[in-house]
Amino acid sequence: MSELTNILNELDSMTDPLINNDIDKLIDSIISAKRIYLSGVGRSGLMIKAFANRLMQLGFTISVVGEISGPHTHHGDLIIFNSASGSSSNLISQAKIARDNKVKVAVITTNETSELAQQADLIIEIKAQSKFSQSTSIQPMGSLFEQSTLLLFDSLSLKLMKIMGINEQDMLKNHANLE
Ligand SMILES: O=C([C@H](O)CO)[C@H](O)[C@H](O)COP(=O)(O)O
Repeated sequence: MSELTNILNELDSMTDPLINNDIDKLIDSIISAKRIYLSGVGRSGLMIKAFANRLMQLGFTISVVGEISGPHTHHGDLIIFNSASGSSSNLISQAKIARDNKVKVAVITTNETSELAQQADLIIEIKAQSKFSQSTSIQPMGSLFEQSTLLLFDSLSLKLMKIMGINEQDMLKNHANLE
């Protein structure tokens, strides 16, 4: 079998993260948030940036943490972290600051007991390895987590489209025209 087939088989055998009690809470939190902050570093950060793009096209007010245009957080905001290990130090600091400012904290991670997860109001667990945990995947480090979270974000986007009655044409109107 090819490497791609092996990866697709590995993804196929993943536990569906949408079958998780906190998914409905995450969707409600997204819909009711005044502003949604998205945060992650490295490849995990790239995946959550892809979600930021879709949330913007769905009409939400979003900020990617670290971008120069990012404003101060407020009560009523939501921050979503994407971190396989839950131990990236910048993210832990951001989560503590967010909590102090009464921002709701959502964490997507493989490690529900990590320091980052301990700051969370809601946790979405992805049953995969991080770069620091024992290797259980055919792929290196956090690849399986990163792929799974991109699929999770696209699934959430589909769910939000249905719930909010938004179609692809509506989203296309919000698509960047200065690319
Ligand atoms: O870039 C990464 C690495 O190549 C793992 O596959 C990670 O996404 C980055 O190091 C962030 O780590 P986590 O916060 O544990 O996701």
